[in-house]
Amino acid sequence: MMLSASSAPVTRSSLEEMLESLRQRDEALERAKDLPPALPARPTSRARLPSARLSLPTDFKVGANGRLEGKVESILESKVESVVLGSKLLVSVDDIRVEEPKRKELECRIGSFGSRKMRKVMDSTDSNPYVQEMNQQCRGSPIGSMPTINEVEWEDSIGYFIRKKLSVWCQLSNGMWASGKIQSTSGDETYVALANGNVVNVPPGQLLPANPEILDGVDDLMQLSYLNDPSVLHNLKYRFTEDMIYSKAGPVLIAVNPFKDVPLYGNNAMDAYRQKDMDWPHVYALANTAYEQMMRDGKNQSLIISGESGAGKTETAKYAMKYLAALGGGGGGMEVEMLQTNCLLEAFGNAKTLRNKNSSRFGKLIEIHFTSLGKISGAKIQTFFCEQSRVVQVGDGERSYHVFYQLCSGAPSLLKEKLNLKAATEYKYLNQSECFEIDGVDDALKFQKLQEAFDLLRICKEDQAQVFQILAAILWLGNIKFQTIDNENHVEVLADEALANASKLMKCTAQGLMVALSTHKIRAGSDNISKIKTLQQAIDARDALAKFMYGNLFDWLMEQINKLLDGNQNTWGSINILDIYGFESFKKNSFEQFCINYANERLQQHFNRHLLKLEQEEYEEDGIDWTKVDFEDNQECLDLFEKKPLGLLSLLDEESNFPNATDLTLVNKLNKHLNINPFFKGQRGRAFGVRHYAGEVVYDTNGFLEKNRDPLHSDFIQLLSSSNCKLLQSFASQKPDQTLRSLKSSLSQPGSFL
Ligand SMILES: Nc1ncnc2c1ncn2[C@@H]1O[C@H](COP(=O)(O)OP(=O)(O)OP(=O)(O)O)[C@@H](O)[C@H]1O
Repeated sequence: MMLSASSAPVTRSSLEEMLESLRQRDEALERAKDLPPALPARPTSRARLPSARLSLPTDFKVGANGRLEGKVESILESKVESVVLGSKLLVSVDDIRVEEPKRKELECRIGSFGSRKMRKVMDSTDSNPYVQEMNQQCRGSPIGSMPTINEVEWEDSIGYFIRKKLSVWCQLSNGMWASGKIQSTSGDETYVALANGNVVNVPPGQLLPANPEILDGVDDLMQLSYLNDPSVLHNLKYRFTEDMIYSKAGPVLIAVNPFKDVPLYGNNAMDAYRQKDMDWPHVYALANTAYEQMMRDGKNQSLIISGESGAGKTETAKYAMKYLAALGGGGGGMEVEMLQTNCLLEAFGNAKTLRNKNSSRFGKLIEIHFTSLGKISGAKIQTFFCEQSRVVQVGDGERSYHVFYQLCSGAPSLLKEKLNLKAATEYKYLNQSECFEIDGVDDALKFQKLQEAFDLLRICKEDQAQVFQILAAILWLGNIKFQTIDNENHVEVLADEALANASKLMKCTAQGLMVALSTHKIRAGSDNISKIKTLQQAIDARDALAKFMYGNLFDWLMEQINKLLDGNQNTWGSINILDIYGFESFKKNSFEQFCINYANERLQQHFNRHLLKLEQEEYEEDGIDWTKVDFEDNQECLDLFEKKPLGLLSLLDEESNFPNATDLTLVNKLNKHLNINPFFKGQRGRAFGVRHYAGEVVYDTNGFLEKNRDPLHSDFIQLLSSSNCKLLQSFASQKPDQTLRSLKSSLSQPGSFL
């Protein structure tokens, strides 16, 4: 968080630079063609044939029952970068087992059919290499006689499906999709026989073509003839039930979170992908392609991982890192240190939320550097705003950052004594949610691992001691109480154990801390006048100090890690992995969601423009005929955020500069200037809505101005400067740049992102 209302100088990250170069490329293309990019239809040439199927890993067999909620995550890999999108999927898992005949059947099915487009340009099976090859592949297949391409009639319109009584998807009154067969029609009525035997009357507008069964389980969604929502979800579910959690959608990799161990990882699988014995969709395959392209073309690569909270982004990023560490290992042991950073990052940056017991509360970009021989020469980790509000406020059923609980339960008695440490239940910042433990997680053991990681990352004992002191100081700060001294709610600090311990651990005087917490100085002409705070002001100030200390501690740790991983300057190329928070929409959405969703809106635009253009280029290169389909551009929504002077960000900044402005005056201003914008939706009270690409989100402006200004009074800066703790002193002398505000300003700088 920033210290003052003025903009911090924003250093351009490599992510920004990378995305800017993409943007420039996109713009150049746009200028040249001035045409909207088109979604390609299914390919018509052999050039797009799926590669030959290879066998599954020998250890591939799983069995499970039950019903669970899975998450879908997708990764786009391209020459220069990759994108991941996410969505949620309800899947029910019945019998999951991959048997030999089934496997063969799947192998034959994959790639066996092209598209309706294909049918239009092909008259004879004999002259079609695609079909010839598939027929050859499927000869002797256990599924028996598969229809050939000219036995299957393809047609776009649902009318045709109704006439021919084909299989369809129908949307039921509860919104769910069910598959069935057209049974009969009468006037506008269409009767569909569902798989469960029921017959339902569905209006034609709620029917969509279903793919032939033969396409069930294709590993690339682009091989489906009909790419509608239920068909895509059905295919993902079909694969998921076989424990094939990865699928492709052209150059995008989709991962469905299995929420259990699946035998898809480990050294055998790594070797198989490395030696090209396997080409089933997998994050290893994606990482392998990135590595090979970097080595072959000398171009830096990026994997952009995205998905909603709990989708499996961080796990996916870790698998990609592990694979790359295995490929580029042996260059001096840097890969071991790189992997160890995860332990530290998770302790300080992850927390239990209602959706994920190990949720990353920050975004990160990991750059892995390689020598010209393909060995890892170093790495760099950039983090994007750590959710500091969690340090002082935790929702029901959630926890603060793991490290606090690890320290409280795992610190050896000598350290506990030194820090006057009590159990987690004794600290207000931790006990407000009454959630202290996570099933299956041993915090004390994690503390030992944390200490080992500190040692391995060569953070000296003296620095480690300061880190633990600051953590304990934050906990004690939260226990500081105030008592009112007049009927205007003015306060003084209660001189109790909490004040004594906090000041001792912060290495400043108790008196100094008391004064900084209960008073603030105002400039009146050339004089400074000291004013006593009200209860709310004092609580806000105490919490701001705790957040500031934690935010700076997190940034300092990143600095130490980066110093260590810097390695030598012998970097030839790099692979970047972006693990960024996904689109968020809760019951109550605040400034944090506003920034996160804005970042995702930006990523979505990049995805739309870059991916579709890239595919189009590839089709052009292959000489493939395709049908142009307009895609939904989210530029207008981005304009709502970015337009100057009347966009959401400009108006927010303008209002933040008025000392008497309130969240209500902010929302009035937004309503006044943006009400006619179709992407803005005025709401009652202090809320406003935005029509994002992923849906409408209503934001509560409560706290918007305060968070956007993010002030830390000069009294605290003085207090920290006077501290005998070197780390705290250093925090006072620098402004953090990993803040919401810096994220916001870096995204909104012209050309700085995408
Ligand atoms: N490939 C996988 N295999 C097995 N379990 C997985 C896999 N991916 C994710 N999970 C499970 O799902 C949980 C959540 O995954 P993860 O923390 O990666 O989600 P995320 O998308 O990064 O969430 P957040 O945005 O909240 O940080 C993991 O703790 C793990 O239990």
